[in-house]
Amino acid sequence: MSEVILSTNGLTKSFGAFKAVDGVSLEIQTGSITGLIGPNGAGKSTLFNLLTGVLKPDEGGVTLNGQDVSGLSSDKLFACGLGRTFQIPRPFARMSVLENVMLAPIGQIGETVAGPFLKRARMRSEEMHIRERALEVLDFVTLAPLADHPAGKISGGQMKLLELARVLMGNPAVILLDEPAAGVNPVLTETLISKIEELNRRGTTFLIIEHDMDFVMRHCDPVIALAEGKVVFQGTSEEALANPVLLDAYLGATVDD
Ligand SMILES: Nc1ncnc2c1ncn2[C@@H]1O[C@H](COP(=O)(O)OP(=O)(O)OP(=O)(O)O)[C@@H](O)[C@H]1O
Repeated sequence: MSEVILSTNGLTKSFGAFKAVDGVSLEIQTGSITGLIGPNGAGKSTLFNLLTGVLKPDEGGVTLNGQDVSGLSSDKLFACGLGRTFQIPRPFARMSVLENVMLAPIGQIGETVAGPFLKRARMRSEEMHIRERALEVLDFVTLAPLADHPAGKISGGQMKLLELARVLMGNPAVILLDEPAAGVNPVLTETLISKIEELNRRGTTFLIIEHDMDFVMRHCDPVIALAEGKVVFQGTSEEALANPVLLDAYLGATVDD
């Protein structure tokens, strides 16, 4: 029987009088690649922001691995095993690709270390460890040859791979990807997909916002659809394609029989 790794309960967020996310209760199964679809403005990014602590819900909560994580900051959630990428990657443009990966917030030297000498020695060894790990993840996402390039000079697709590398520094159990295929050339999209599938085979759970239905149909199961802040569909990708409620949500009243 499958287990739930991430769930929400009546999650609600308004901007002024407008409910962007409206009573969303959903369950993400451990080991799944779940697709989150819905028309523009449906509330997908807002839901991601609620799941990752960027926004605080007006109502409802989030559970990760059976623990109530409602209201935790993004950094704390990252430490609890929840990583996310953004629709528009925003690396530190003048820093190298490697430095950007090394900056992922994976824990600092605590204040518990006694004395400046010990502290310096420990910081040096920690930096070496972080560097080694960063080179490892860059190798995994195929960006090792660009390690010393300024991050602002790489392509949009390479930036998405860089974001994945940053997320992987935290060894997350769940990764939320916001439109991984948008603006990415087909070759890099295939690279990204193969990395997602390899991580998934090793046990990582994915929740993916994607407008590219071909991507969703081929790689996501199950599929959850939002419209006007509410969950309007949950099921397999085949069921999604055949679902009239979903067609209606996307195309409004203009669908002809
Ligand atoms: N900070 C904000 N202040 C006011 N309104 C917001 C804010 N963030 C989002 N919204 C509104 O909430 C609604 C949902 O936006 P959201 O970005 O979550 O949708 P989405 O499904 O991710 O859309 P898209 O597919 O276009 O990215 C939109 O109408 C948007 O204008």
